[in-house]
Amino acid sequence: MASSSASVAAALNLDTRVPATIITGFLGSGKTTLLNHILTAQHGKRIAVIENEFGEVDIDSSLVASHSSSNEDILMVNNGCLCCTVRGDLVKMLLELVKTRRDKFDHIVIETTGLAKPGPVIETFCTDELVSRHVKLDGVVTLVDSKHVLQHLNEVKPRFVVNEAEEQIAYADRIIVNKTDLVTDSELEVLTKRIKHINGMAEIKLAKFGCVDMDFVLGVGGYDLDRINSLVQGDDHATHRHEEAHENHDGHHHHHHDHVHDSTVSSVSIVCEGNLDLDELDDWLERLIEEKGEDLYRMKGVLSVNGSSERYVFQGVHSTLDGCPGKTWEPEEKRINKIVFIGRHLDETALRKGFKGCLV
Ligand SMILES: Nc1nc2c(ncn2[C@@H]2O[C@H](COP(=O)(O)OP(=O)(O)OP(=O)(O)O)[C@@H](O)[C@H]2O)c(=O)[nH]1
Repeated sequence: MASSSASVAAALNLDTRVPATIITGFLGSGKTTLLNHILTAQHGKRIAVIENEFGEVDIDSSLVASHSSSNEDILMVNNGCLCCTVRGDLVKMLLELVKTRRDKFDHIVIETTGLAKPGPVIETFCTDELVSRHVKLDGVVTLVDSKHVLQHLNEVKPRFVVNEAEEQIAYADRIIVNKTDLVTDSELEVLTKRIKHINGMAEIKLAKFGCVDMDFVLGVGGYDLDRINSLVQGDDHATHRHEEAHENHDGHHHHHHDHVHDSTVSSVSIVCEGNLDLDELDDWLERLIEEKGEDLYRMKGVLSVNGSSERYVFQGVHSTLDGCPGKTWEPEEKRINKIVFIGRHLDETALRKGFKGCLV
C-alpha cells in the first residue's frame, strides 16, 4: 500500500518527503514555549520532535509532553548538542524516524539548544544524500528574546569565535521577536531594524509567549525553489529601499544602514533591471562560492537570463546551490533581477560590481 502510493506520487512527480522545521534561538528566548504551542495547536499535523539539550536532566521534554494533547505522536530523541556532537547523530535520528515510524507523523520539528549554531544542522539536510531523499528542510524559525538579544548581538567576540545570536538570526526563514511584553515600542523598533540588517530575507513577527499563527512556522517552504519567487517579491519594499539608499550614496563609502551597530553578519540585496549572461553568471557564482562559501550563509535569487523566457530561481546555503527555471516572464513585463545574500564580512561593493559584470 505504502509503496503503491509512493509510486503514484513518483509518477505524478509529487514530493513525498517529510518536511522538517528547525527551531533555534538563544537560551531562554522561548523555543520550548513555541514548541508547546505547536504541539497543542489545532493544525491537523502530527509532529515528531527531535529535542536536544545540554546536561543530563531533560527538563524540556517533560515540559513538552505534559502540555501535549496526544503524547503518542511525539517522539523524543535526545542526544547532546546537535551542532557539537557530529551531524552523524542527527542523520541517524532522522533516518530512524523516517524508516521506523514514517506513518506516524507529518512533520518533524527539531529544537536546537540555545547555543547551537544552525549552520551545520541546516547543511545536513542539503548534503546528506539519504536524509535529503526522505526529509526536506521546510524552514528555520528563530526565536528572539526582545529583552536580551541586543546585549548578545553587541557582545564583542574574540577573532574566529562566532556570535551565536547573530548566526541564529542570519540563518532564519522566519523570526519571532518574542517577549514583546518586556520592552517598549521604541526598543522594538530599534531591534527590528537591527534584525533586518542581519537578515533581509526572513519574515519577522512580534509575539508574546511564542504565540503566532501556525502557518508562520510550519509549511514555510524556505528552501523550496517554487516559493522563492514570491518570497523574494515579498521583500520587495525592503530591497527597493535598500537599493535606493545605496544609489544615493554611490561613490561614497558611507554606511547607509541605521548607524547603531557594526555587525559582522549582514544582508546585501540587489534589485536591478536587465538580462544576465548565463556563462558570466555561472562563473561569478562559482567563484563567489569558492572564495566566500564559508561566509555565505544564505542566498536566494530570481534572475532574468538573457535569451530565456523563464525566470531563473536559485537558493543556496554556503557552497550548496540549487537552481531551476521559474515562472515565465510576461512579454511586457519589466525583467527585474532580485538577489539577496546573507553572510559574514560581505563586501557589498564587490557583490554589486560582480553582479553588474554579469549583465549583458
Ligand atoms: N514575559 C515573557 N516570558 C516569556 C515569553 N515567552 C516565554 N517566556 C518565559 O521565558 C522562559 C524561557 O522560555 P523557554 O520557552 O523555556 O525558552 P527556551 O528558548 O526553550 O529556553 P532554553 O531551553 O533554556 O534555551 C519561560 O519561563 C517562559 O515562560 C514572553 O513572551 N514573555
